[in-house]
Amino acid sequence: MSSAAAPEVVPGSVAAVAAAGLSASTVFFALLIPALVLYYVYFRISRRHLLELAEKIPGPQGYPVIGNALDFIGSSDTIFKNIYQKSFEFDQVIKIWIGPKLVIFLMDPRDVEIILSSHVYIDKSDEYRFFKPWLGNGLLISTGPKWRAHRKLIAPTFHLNVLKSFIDLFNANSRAVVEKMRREQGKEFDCHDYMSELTVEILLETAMGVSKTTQERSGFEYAMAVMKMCDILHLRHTKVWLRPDWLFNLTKYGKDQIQLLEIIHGLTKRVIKRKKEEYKTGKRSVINPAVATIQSEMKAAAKGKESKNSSTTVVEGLSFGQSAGLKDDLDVDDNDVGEKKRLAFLDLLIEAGQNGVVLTDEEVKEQVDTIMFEGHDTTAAGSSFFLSMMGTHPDIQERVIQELDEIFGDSDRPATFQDTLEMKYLERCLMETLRMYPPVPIIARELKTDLKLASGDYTVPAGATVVITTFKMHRQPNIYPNPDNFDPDNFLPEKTANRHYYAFVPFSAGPRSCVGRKYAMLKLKIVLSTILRNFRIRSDIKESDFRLQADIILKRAEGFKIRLEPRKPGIKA
Ligand code: HEM
Repeated sequence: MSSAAAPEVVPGSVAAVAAAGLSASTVFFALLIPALVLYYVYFRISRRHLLELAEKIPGPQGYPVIGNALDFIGSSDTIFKNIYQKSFEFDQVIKIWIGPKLVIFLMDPRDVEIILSSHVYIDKSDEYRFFKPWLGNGLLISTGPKWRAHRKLIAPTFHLNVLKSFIDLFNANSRAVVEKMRREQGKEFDCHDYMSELTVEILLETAMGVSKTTQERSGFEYAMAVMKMCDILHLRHTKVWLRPDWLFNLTKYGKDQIQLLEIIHGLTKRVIKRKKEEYKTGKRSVINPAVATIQSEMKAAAKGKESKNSSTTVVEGLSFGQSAGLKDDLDVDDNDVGEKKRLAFLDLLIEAGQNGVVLTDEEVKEQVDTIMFEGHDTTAAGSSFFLSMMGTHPDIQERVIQELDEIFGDSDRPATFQDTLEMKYLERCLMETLRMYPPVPIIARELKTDLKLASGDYTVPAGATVVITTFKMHRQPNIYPNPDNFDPDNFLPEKTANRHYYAFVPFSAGPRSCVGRKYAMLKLKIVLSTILRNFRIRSDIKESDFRLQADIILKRAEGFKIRLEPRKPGIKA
């Protein structure tokens, strides 16, 4: 009987290593290290184009593998301060690496124009995916044909004629918040809490068309949940280890997120359910533009002034938050008096969602969540920064108050659309606030094709994330002399006429501009003028001591601390 011959052991093979009596872990590492080296070589070769172009772009020195990730360690306000300070070591284009991710910061209006005016560079960066469990594939995140179709559907629901029909609700809610804030008189308090709750309530009553009595829980709980969600999302943006979903889900933050989303989605679901019930009973908020305009004019006449025919008023871009000369899909046919009947946001969505033909139930929910988030935190921050500016610049505040006294005299009457057009100085203060403290301090896009910049001989490679640094661009001394000085005259017509259109983009611009731009401006003017008709704002903290943090939305880390002094006795709501 012949015995089988023992297999030949090839020198250097795994079998040889095993035969030599080495442990399984030694074998594993003996294989892992060459595999990693091979993967690294492949990774570099496959990204040669990206690496070569990135090499030519200036930026701070990073470490191997992690790049500049260490710059994102520390508290939110420390990170913001450090990164902003570092940016002064470079010029208009700055590169950083967050691990393998190439990020290019842009702050020259010519480069910003290329991105924002384009119909090609519309894809949001990968970081926006952290919003998905919350906002699904709503307008902020979606791209391609879905985004285009939904934008076309939703933009008209923020048409000026729809907004005019909200003026009474803007007024009533502004008066209510003034009454609530009276209890804070004389003491220092955080006005953001009030502005946050107010914006949620206004959104529910206007865009969603849900009356206060149908809201089971207060907007405050929702607003607080949104704030905490933003903290979590910000952590995921800046802490590399929280990026993978599987790891994040195991952490305390992952568990907190589940609870917060229950509160947030709970409210949106209730709102949609209520609206659907109303729809079944035939109740819809159809806005007849002629009626909205007539109402506005009647109010102007009632105050004894001749109406300047607001139906045909050409409202310059600046009154609605963007440089005159820029146009987007919100600027179409503002004067369509007597033509189309328009639906407010949620009415239109419910109609489009009938039988899931145009929108599925899930899509309706995603859009409601998106508008509730985008429409609330941004305006709460904008109004809180405005009040902070009034408190830290008493002389400027006096000029705003003087303008309001000229418009309203001693009357407690609500503001009309025409009044808001006359608040020219307040408007300039608001623009200056949005310049220095843009609530959305950066806008990020993912590049699918190479991008040749206009500001210098640089090409940003496909695969990179470009970040438009609105905050930094708004403080460029070559655009705004003395940029850290709060100066509403930066928005005098002669000053804006000489500036690049894209040098002021608090609401972004172009095809993916903010769909709520006009809504926000109109609402802010009514809320802020109502507050200043009742109080003088004081601040014990100097502007130079503000600690800024950018957890998605720009905020003051110490809270928006102000004090109120009454201007007149309580008004009747
Ligand atoms: C002061 C207030 C506001 C500021 C500063 C602001 C700013 C912005 C900015 C910069 C963007 C672009 C974001 C990006 O591309 O990543 C944006 C998008 C958007 N905003 Fe606003 N926003 C404000 C208020 C509102 C309001 C009140 C609403 C709705 C009622 C709203 C709804 C949206 C939506 C839906 C988008 C996504 C548009 C799209 O991608 O097509 N925003 N906003």
